[in-house]
Amino acid sequence: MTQDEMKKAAGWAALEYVTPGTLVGVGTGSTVNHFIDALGSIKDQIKGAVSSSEASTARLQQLGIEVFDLNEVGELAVYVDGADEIDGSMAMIKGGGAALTREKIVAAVADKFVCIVDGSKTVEVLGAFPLPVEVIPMAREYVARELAKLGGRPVYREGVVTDNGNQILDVHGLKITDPKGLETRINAIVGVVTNGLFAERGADVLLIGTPEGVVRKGA
Ligand SMILES: O=C(CO)[C@H](O)[C@H](O)COP(=O)(O)O
Repeated sequence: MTQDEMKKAAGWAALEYVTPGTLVGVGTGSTVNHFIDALGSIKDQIKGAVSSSEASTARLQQLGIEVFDLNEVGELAVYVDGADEIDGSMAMIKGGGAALTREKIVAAVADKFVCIVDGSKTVEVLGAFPLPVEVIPMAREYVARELAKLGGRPVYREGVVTDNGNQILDVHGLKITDPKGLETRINAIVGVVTNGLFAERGADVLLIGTPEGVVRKGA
């Protein structure tokens, strides 16, 4: 079974968490693209979606799913998104696709976060995947120096501009023993918009695509 087939299995399994007649929060990435395709198969049964990126919005709209502005809707029952890493406490590193800020916003509004991954994304300790940090462009080098003081090695993701017009630093080599503490600490650096640690608001449900089928954790 290929990695993409495992992503597809997890993406389609997430349909189970979609309640007919509701709005669905939709993340970003190659795993979520499978979920969007699955949503397309039941598009007449849902009200629409709230999207976390221009890329997901375009894919949703291509399939005829209406995309709503988050400011025009109330709470969302469910948010479905992938992750770059997820640990046993359901804390994640996200932002490999540079959509971390909007992802964190839509996730914050949702009652339930359903994380969909292939088996390569589950880890004991977060941090082998470089931690993405979205920064205001004029603050990039200042933020990089502050991140280095925390023990990381920030690398500017050249050529990438986020949907919010900002830049990304990928922080290598961090020892993430306290995900919630580090999430708060990095967010306190002036010029940081968001960092890719989703620990304060982790996942509620984890669907892992494996060669043996989809493994579920949480409820
Ligand atoms: O956080 C993300 C985008 O900002 C993605 O969820 C994460 O990068 C996983 O992507 P993929 O499903 O393509 O492996």
